[in-house]
Amino acid sequence: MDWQDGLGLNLDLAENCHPGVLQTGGQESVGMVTSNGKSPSQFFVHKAMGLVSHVVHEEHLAALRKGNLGIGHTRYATSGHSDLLNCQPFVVETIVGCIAVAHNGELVNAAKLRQKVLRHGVGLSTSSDSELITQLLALTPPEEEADGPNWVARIRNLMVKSLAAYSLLILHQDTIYAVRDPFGNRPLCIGKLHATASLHGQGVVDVKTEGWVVSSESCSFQSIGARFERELFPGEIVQITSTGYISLDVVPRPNDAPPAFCIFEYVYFARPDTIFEGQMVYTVRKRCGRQLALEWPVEADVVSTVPESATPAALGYAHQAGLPYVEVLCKNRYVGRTFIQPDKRHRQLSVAKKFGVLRDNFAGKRIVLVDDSIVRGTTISPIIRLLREAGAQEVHIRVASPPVRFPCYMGINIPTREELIANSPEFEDIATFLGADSVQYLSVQGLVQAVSNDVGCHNRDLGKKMSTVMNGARDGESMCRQTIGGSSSGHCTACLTGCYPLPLEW
Ligand SMILES: O=P(O)(O)OC[C@H]1O[C@H](OP(=O)(O)OP(=O)(O)O)[C@H](O)[C@@H]1O
Ligand SMILES: NC(=O)CC[C@H](N)C(=O)O
Ligand code: SF4
Ligand SMILES: [Mg+2]
Repeated sequence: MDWQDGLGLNLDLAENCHPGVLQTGGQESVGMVTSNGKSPSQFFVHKAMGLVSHVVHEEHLAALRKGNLGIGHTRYATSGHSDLLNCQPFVVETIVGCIAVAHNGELVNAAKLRQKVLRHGVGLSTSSDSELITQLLALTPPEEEADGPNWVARIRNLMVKSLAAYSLLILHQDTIYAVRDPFGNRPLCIGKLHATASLHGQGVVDVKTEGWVVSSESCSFQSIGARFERELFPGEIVQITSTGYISLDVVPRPNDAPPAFCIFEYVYFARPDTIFEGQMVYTVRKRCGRQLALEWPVEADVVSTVPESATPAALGYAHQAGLPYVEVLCKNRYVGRTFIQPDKRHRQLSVAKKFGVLRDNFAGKRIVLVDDSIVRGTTISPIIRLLREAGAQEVHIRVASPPVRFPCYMGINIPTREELIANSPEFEDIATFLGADSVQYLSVQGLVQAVSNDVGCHNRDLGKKMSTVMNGARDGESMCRQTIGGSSSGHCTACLTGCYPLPLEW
């Protein structure tokens, strides 16, 4: 076993217990559970509030190392308070032994399901939808025989009761199940952990360091000596043991509905070096910036970014517009992401601490300032003030995604319409309200086009892979159409358009 201390993780697991490197998706709490793989298995658990590097220490890792497989989670609260009680993974004892569950996403029918579960006499101790998932997995399905758990039936039972939104890891004894919801709303991918010698091409291959990892984002693999294998298909259930992984089933969507991968993962959430649908997030963001420049050109001297996640879009804008790209803001690297902070006060404080100005780069100049999104307006408004006070001649805001007008119920914390600046009366004249010379947004069509550019080829490859994975048991081509959609419209754009991929039951 070889832990890498102080690294973040989000739905990361490894047969050899390497935590991953993702802290971009959740900053509030950390949890890790490992198992010694025996029957009945012993679980080792560490949970704490805060960043991985602050709350996971050598003594915790030493205890977790007693297990040889494990799952982990960094939380961004979408359902239930940001406190230790709701921290994941959830661990419960069931008729088939202990299980641990890590969940990324939010159940669209959580309130109704909660009532159903309570009516069955199952007690819930938290307000988290992830606990609800754990309890549903603990229920014995009718198909199950006395001689052992039927995990496909258990997981299918959950998937039929709730179609979105979740990527899950379930730990039971010596096995981990990875599950992606039928709409593929949240991401999940598999990587292979290579022996150190095979990675660097020298020395003796130590097979003990080999294994399998699963993560929300492929970018975490490289840092732990793993290589990207593939994404899970929407609706897929994968079983991982020390000998490898197999695809157990793919649960279809009702009524031939298209998949609905969150388009906001491309816009803001994911790390730029992650691969989704066969394309690097960085490249997609750059394409969004180019498209933005085509849609909204402006007379200016320099183009710049609101660091961090807008930088590829700003570069794309600058290339397309033929303008120099310069840095105008200096980001304090010790302040984390603002948008995913749990409340308004935390968000405002982080923006105040986060940015300084590089006035020599822009004093007396007309700036095009690109941000990837404006949601509540917490970030952009003080920045415009800073730039003006430091001598910018003009500040033109260009946003590499459309206005966010509708709440998200699938895992991103955009809870009320009132909070969204695009719904405020001031939006009519947003430039004056923010103190900018102009503010323009990328169109929905422009964003979908930029995101879908390379997805067609990827889907054709996926069709072939799918045939192989399903062992020819079903026709790969038609399964592919059902699972990933025949067209490029496989993305959720609900927070931008109000068209939700499935009915909301609240
Ligand atoms: O309009 P708002 O409600 O402020 O939300 C939008 C801003 O929040 C995000 O940045 P964040 O600081 O979270 O992360 P980043 O450093 O990765 O850009 C996003 O990139 C925008 O800058
Ligand atoms: N993405 C997440 O980490 C959130 C999962 C779950 N809905 C929660 O609030 O805990
Ligand atoms: S509503 Fe927006 S943030 Fe939520 S899943 Fe859909 S695209 Fe993503
Ligand atoms: Mg930002």
